[in-house]
Amino acid sequence: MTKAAPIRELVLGILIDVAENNEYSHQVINNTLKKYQYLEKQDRAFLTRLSEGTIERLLHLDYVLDQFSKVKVGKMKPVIRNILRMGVYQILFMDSVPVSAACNEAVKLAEKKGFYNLKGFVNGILRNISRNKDNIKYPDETKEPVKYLSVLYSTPGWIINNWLNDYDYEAVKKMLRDSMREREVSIRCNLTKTEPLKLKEILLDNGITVTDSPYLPYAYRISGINYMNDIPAFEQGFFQIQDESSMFVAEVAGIEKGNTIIDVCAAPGGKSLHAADKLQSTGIIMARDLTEYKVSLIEDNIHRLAYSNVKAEIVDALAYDKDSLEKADIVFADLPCSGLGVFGKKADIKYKMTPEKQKDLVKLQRDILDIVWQYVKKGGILIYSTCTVNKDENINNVKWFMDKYNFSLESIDEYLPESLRCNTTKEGYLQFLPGIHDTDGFFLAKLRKDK
Ligand SMILES: C[S@@+](CC[C@H](N)C(=O)[O-])C[C@H]1O[C@@H](n2cnc3c(N)ncnc32)[C@H](O)[C@@H]1O
Repeated sequence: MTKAAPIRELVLGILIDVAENNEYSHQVINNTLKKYQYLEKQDRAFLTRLSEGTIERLLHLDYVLDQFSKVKVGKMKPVIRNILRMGVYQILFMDSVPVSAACNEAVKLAEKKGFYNLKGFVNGILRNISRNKDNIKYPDETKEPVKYLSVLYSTPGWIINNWLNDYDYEAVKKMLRDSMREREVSIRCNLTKTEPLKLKEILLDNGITVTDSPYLPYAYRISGINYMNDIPAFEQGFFQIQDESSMFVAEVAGIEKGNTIIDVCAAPGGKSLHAADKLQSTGIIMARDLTEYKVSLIEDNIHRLAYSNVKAEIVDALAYDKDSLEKADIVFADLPCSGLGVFGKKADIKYKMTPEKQKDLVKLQRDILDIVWQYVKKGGILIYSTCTVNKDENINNVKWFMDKYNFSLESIDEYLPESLRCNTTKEGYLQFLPGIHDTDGFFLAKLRKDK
């Protein structure tokens, strides 16, 4: 298979699954790459870049298309709409693709999909956009700041308004800009199996680009990867993919050898497995999640990383488990959330979330907290965390919790590098903001149960 039409046809399939059928982009892209494992490295890279980029810029692309097409994007046939979206993406954002290739391949694809009569329409719009790409009219930042940010950073206006309630305009702009940058993959060295410098050497020998984490001595950022499972060090369990912000959950918990830890929402296991590493084969971690599938993800990781002290189990965090009453030195409550701190990595999250769903999540988070605080021993620790940035799911939930139960925030400064310490860390919580911190958006709070 060559880079020309067939790869774009695969991308079209991905776009239809994600933009029209509401499937998750990372799953659809991974499944496609798995199915077509024989594709050349550069074809895989092209497929990934074109699909991820088109999804990431969807609102921007639709805004441009609406300016140049009499038929609005919402009224187009799904196949045509998505052929045009990926065509405009190549014209505006992929310098390596000649305009003629972007247009010709789009026309061929429309024909192949049975839209012979729309070849002229597709060709006309794409050629017109390519001729006028320096004259596209964007919203005026001073007069319509939310619309401007929404189009430029392809993010629904309600999310921007929501963030503007919590943060100032420049911070919001930085967060949005950061969501668009190309990202390395953060990894955590499995200290039970190897040492950070050895891991770095192995990865470099494999032709992978490795940089040190600015925050943690056992974390690296890697890039230049084709397919994670092809990396021997990954298969051998020498590292786990995990953002550094999320590594700070196990870091600030103050884990001591022999501890009992209950992770009430654990899949695929990031924080539980990190805690297992810190326990150095002692203690026990009960890594729980809701379904068999989710628990199988934790089990796969336990197996690959070879930790002996993690037990994966199906337990609904909303159902009180009497056997867990005051059993845990530490409870991790890394709860389901809107995920708006990580849409730089999973772009479709921003289109799938709604204000109503977000409100429901705040309720779910409180309902889970209402149950799981009981598992913490007197004097023990509860770490509350989410991968989002809005205050309702984060500090406002912590305040609600402390009003209701006898827990107090406790300083996390001793566990943090100087660059992360601030007023709130002294109090006991930290909001990582993308573009301001060099991480995903993530929130964590350390709460101690009164004796
Ligand atoms: C933010 S993710 C957890 C990520 C995980 N802690 C990690 O570090 O890899 C939230 C998890 O909560 C799980 N979940 C949602 N509702 C739940 C419930 N009622 N009981 C247990 N787990 C639940 C989801 O399946 C999802 O895996």
